[in-house]
Amino acid sequence: MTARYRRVLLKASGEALMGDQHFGIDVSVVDRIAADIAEARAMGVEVGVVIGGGNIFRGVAVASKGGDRVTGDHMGMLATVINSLALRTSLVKLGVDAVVLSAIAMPELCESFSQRQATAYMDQGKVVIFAGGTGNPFFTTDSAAALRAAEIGADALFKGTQVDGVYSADPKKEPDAVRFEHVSHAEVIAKGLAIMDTAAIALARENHIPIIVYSIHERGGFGAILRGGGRCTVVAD
Ligand SMILES: Nc1ncnc2c1ncn2[C@@H]1O[C@H](COP(=O)(O)OP(=O)(O)OP(=O)(O)O)[C@@H](O)[C@H]1O
Ligand SMILES: O=c1ccn([C@@H]2O[C@H](COP(=O)(O)O)[C@@H](O)[C@H]2O)c(=O)[nH]1
Repeated sequence: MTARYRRVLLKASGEALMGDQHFGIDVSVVDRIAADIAEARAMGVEVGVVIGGGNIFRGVAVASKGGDRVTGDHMGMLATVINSLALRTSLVKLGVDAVVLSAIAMPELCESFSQRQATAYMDQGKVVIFAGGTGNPFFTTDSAAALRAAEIGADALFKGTQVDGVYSADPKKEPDAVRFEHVSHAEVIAKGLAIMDTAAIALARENHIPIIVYSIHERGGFGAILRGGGRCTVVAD
């Protein structure tokens, strides 16, 4: 079956990697996300991945306790490298060719990011995992995902998160919030729908990249959407 998209960027929730724990990585969750990516590869879809770091560290947590924000953000970016290495391990276990490219040079652990190398690897069918966020403090992995999606010429940015779409308000706080099937980038920004940070939405909008928000907890959810079904919200103008 032909997939709806040829090349996609998946932003996978860092927090989701905790599973039922309060911190860190549940390998069974990483294995399941890897299986979903393997399914997409089997369909012929080229996949780039950005993983968050919220299961380990966020810079804002340091700043809220009076600590140094920039150092906190450096720690958060390192957390995304840890998660990226875990995902690569799970993909390789499944026989999927995968490589980690980091925005922060750490040659003993993985290759450094360059747009040219990333697109070359994707053309070869490798899953490219973009670690280290944008490499800059005061950003998030959502912004990194929108940036990498633009750089690799992705047809869509998938946000695999804790909820199954964009709602009229945070569904974890407002049980009566209504889910959208479709909403424009402009509406998400104008209504302050906090599914992603504004910088990420704006970057995707400028580059005409649709954002597909779905639950990363739904086994096979990624593949179902790629086949044209599934449960999600499409953010597109
Ligand atoms: N209007 C909204 N519609 C849907 N979710 C919303 C909305 N407003 C806030 N949220 C919340 O945003 C969360 C997603 O935020 P966030 O990107 O920080 O988490 P994540 O995907 O787990 O990423 P990470 O852990 O990698 O930072 C959802 O779990 C949801 O509770
Ligand atoms: O470009 C970036 C990306 C991330 N950070 C820091 O990492 C953590 C974890 O990322 P999440 O998107 O929150 O999962 C983030 O809170 C920042 O502290 C960054 O500085 N720059």
